[in-house]
Amino acid sequence: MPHSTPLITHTLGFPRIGDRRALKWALEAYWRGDDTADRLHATGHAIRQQILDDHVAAGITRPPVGDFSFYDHVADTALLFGQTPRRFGPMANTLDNLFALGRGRTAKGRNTAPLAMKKWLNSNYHYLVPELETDQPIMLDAARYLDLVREARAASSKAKPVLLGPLSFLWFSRGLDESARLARAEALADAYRTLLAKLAELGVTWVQIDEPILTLDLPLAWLQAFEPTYHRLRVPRIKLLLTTYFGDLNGNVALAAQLPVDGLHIDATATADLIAVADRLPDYKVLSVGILDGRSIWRADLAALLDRLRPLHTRLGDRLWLAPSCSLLHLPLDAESESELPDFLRRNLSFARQKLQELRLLARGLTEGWNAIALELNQTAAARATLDAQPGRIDPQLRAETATIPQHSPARPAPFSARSAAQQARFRLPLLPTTTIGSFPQTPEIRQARKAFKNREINAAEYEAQMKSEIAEVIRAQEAIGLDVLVHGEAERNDMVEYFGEQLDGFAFTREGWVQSYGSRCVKPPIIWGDVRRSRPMTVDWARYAQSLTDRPVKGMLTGPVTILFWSFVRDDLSREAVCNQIAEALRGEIADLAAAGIGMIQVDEPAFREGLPLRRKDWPSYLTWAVRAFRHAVSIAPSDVQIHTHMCYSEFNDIIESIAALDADVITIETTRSNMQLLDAFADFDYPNAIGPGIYDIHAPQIPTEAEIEARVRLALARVPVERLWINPDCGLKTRSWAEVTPALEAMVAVAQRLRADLD
Ligand SMILES: Nc1nc2c(c(=O)[nH]1)N[C@@H](CNc1ccc(C(=O)N[C@@H](CCC(=O)N[C@@H](CCC(=O)N[C@@H](CCC(=O)O)C(=O)O)C(=O)O)C(=O)O)cc1)CN2
Ligand code: MET
Ligand SMILES: [Zn+2]
Repeated sequence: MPHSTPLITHTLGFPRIGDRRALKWALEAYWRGDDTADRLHATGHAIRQQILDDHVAAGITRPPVGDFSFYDHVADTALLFGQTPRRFGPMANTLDNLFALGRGRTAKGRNTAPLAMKKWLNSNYHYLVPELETDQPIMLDAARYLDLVREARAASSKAKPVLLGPLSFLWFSRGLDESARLARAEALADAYRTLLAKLAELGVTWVQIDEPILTLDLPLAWLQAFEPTYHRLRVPRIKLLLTTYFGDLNGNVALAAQLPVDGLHIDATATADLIAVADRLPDYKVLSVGILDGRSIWRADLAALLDRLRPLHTRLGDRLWLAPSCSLLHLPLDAESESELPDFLRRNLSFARQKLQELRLLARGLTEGWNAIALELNQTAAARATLDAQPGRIDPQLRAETATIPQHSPARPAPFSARSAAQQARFRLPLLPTTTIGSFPQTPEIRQARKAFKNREINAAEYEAQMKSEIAEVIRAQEAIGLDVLVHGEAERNDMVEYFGEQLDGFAFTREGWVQSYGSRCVKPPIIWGDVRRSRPMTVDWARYAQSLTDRPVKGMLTGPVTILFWSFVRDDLSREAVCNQIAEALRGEIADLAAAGIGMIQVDEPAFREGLPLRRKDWPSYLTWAVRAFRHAVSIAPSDVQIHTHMCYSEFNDIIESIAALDADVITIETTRSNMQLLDAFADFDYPNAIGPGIYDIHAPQIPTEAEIEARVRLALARVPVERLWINPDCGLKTRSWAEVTPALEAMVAVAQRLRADLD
């Protein structure tokens, strides 16, 4: 018999950029000085109020509070506990200091290096990496956090504070080595306890504490730290819900189940046997089951999920809570905004707001029985059937063509040494060739033109003419700066992934499907719903045009198969490997066309290669095998005298250097500045065989690098890479910068290269 008490539903976190990216516009206006702090606060308040309203309207029991941030919640946590590096000066927990950490200013407004950005586990969200220092007292500075909690609970007394857990915070920090970070757990836990006591004073009962590291392969010492750390967090009247996500607990189930907390949240999308977890859980604890995939844009198969939940509900009764698997931060806000999408797609989408509805339906289905939600179950099934029947969903010919990819080991026509000789004969590059990563500033004029084109205020010919004049300007500027290998600047691209999606069959685009990437920056991942096919060349005309303007080589610029895959929302009825192979096949055709058009250098960007790496080591070999194969499938069509470049950023290479080498790109450019070139050690220690362009200045900060800084970094690189295989370039593309920053920075870079070249001759 169905139980009659309503089940508790909640979310771990919610998108915070607001409808139509309200937060982005407010932040950027504030940073420019066009708006006051009061206006920014008003925008933040309105967004948070809307989040609460959405939860309440959907009947979600416990909305989250404290997951909101004006920039990044990890940096907020660092400020909350006074864990900021000394170079910023003494930093109270204020909004301006949060921005200072992200944007590289001291508390007094001088320039300094910002905190590094890193991918949050295997997502495309970048957090600011806290930097810990020795002898740094932990100082709780909780006013800003408590204000949020007060505000939320005034509107909804069930609002549940969210905190990043102390051990995950320490794990994701840097500055101190692993054991020194762990040594801080005790003191940090004491500060958390003080904070929890303050929450208790506000009448809070349940607090969500995120420890996603429990889904990783953790060193034993860290696992052993959980029990004592969580003992220190016990506070009268406060109940802790410990959350884990982005994977299953695996060997850590027993540990997590026995911790001195009051509830455990698990990622049901990654956990095969939910009952086994329930079996381990003491009787007094709540099990929050992350049943909806918090990173999927697809409507769930509610009937199947109910089947999974029913035995758990029988076992646990109202100790069962329902939630999405993870914070909904990684999803766009509202599928209802997408009125321009075809019906067969729109009806199958579930963004953050729709997830709330689905959650509520599941809770009702469990407590009131199948019939109570029969209508919605039938609608879901019918919508899915329409999608599955859609022409383009399955292209039998393409399936046949790509089916054999896994059986091949594609390789370039000759080994690196022979290719390198053929390429040097063709291009005659100097020592330490200089280049950039692809994009030049996406100026307001470029974006306005694209907007006008999309809104049909200008026609295709006008748009194309304007983009061509941008390209001509970028070529001229690079020649004036004296770069050796040029790029066309990517003016015509809204985004390096969305742009390719727009050219390929099987993709669809949202109008407002924005997801926060870092700070005020957002991405709009395209949707892969059908088989991916290239029906016409995508970049050849632009590349040919750019090359026609100069005698220096201009790199053709493509986004690689792995990155297009991971930065899109992918269909859920086909393996990622199979989708990746389809994209690789499309890119292979494009590379053949570019080579035939006389483009001598082609860069295939794979910044998401590392991000795609599974969280658990046991899953690495399979991923690396198909990811490397897909890249090689795409590029192996290039003749020996076509130089293949690739580019990666936000990546640690130590663990995967063999696979990076297996990509066999002629040149790889990587982001290295924020690690002070330490990322290069992986390449040096491995004797990486091909050419490398370590980034010698950080493009994410507005500061212009000096020649001395650049030279120091090049010298660090020269100590690690043989000079004949070393390139000189920035860390990443320049699209977020202004020309006033880019020109002097590149001039300094070229000056250093020329001086060192003269020294070496
Ligand atoms: N998909 C993806 N993931 C990635 C990266 C990436 O480049 N792409 N890079 C790393 C993260 N870095 C990033 C760097 C920059 C931006 C970025 O600049 N995003 C832009 C949006 C880019 C875009 O899609 N632009 C469109 C739409 C621009 C727009 O907002 N138009 C306005 C009008 C123009 C304006 O006023 O700016 C409007 O529609 O109202 C275009 O150029 O056409 C932003 O947040 O502002 C995002 C991520 C890792 N992950
Ligand atoms: C996030 S990697 C960016 C690579 C791209 N070619 C650019 O320069 O913008
Ligand atoms: Zn990059």
